[in-house]
Amino acid sequence: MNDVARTDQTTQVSQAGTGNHSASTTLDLALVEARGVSRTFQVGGQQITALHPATLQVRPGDRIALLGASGSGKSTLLHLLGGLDTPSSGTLSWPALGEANSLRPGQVAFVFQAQSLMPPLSAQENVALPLILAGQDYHAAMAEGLRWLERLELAPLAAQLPEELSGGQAQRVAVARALVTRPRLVLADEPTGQLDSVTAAHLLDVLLSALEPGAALVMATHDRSVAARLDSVWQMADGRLLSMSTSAPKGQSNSDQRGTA
Ligand SMILES: Nc1ncnc2c1ncn2[C@@H]1O[C@H](COP(=O)(O)OP(=O)(O)OP(=O)(O)O)[C@@H](O)[C@H]1O
Repeated sequence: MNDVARTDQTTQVSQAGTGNHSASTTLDLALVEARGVSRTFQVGGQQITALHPATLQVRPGDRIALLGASGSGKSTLLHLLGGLDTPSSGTLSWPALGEANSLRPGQVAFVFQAQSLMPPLSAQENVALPLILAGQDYHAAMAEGLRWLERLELAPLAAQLPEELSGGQAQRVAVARALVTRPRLVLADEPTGQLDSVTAAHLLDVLLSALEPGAALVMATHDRSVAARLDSVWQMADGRLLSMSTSAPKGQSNSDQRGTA
């Protein structure tokens, strides 16, 4: 793992990307770029720094694990990268996707830790929902929802309500719902956090195999064995992005450590 030089309060991490993309194509534009981005919260007159200034890029094809203990700032960073929150300082941009306020619905998707499905809706309706909200015809959206459930080996559960699913099944439905719009940036916040190790490994298999090759995944986890399944590991502690390691995409033999301040 490369240590990344730090200047004052600023942690800089440059991610060169691990996907197969040519520097001369628009595919090479970063999906999200953070420059000196920080986040502080005021709690009862006290200022909490959830994220110290960080500089980074996420590129098409990246498979990045944000690895850190509880409270290290992983969720804060994911929310910023997805445009769910605004930084206290620094700038965020989405060069390949458009500006924050015009991100096309469906280009950025989240998978949360647990219990994120809509309770009154069936598994199929939950998966179809992002398409329906984006204005797609109901029947076409439901058909696409069923295709994703089939792809994730969940078709027999299409009519089940979330409360009738196991934790692992519910998380696979959440993955299908995140991927149904074919997002280019998938942000997953401890998606395996409440699953046993076998179910967690299966969920990760499903997520990695269902991602479009050019899509990027940034996944928060406190579990080193989960992080090791991804191509890059960015280590976080106490609100700081400390270091990164990048290897060749899994399944390839070349190893390439990248990291510059
Ligand atoms: N909305 C908020 N208001 C106040 N403090 C917050 C808020 N969100 C996060 N924090 C604080 O910022 C720090 C980082 O929190 P964050 O949730 O990003 O960590 P995390 O690594 O994702 O932790 P976990 O794995 O437990 O979810 C923590 O000290 C947390 O209490």
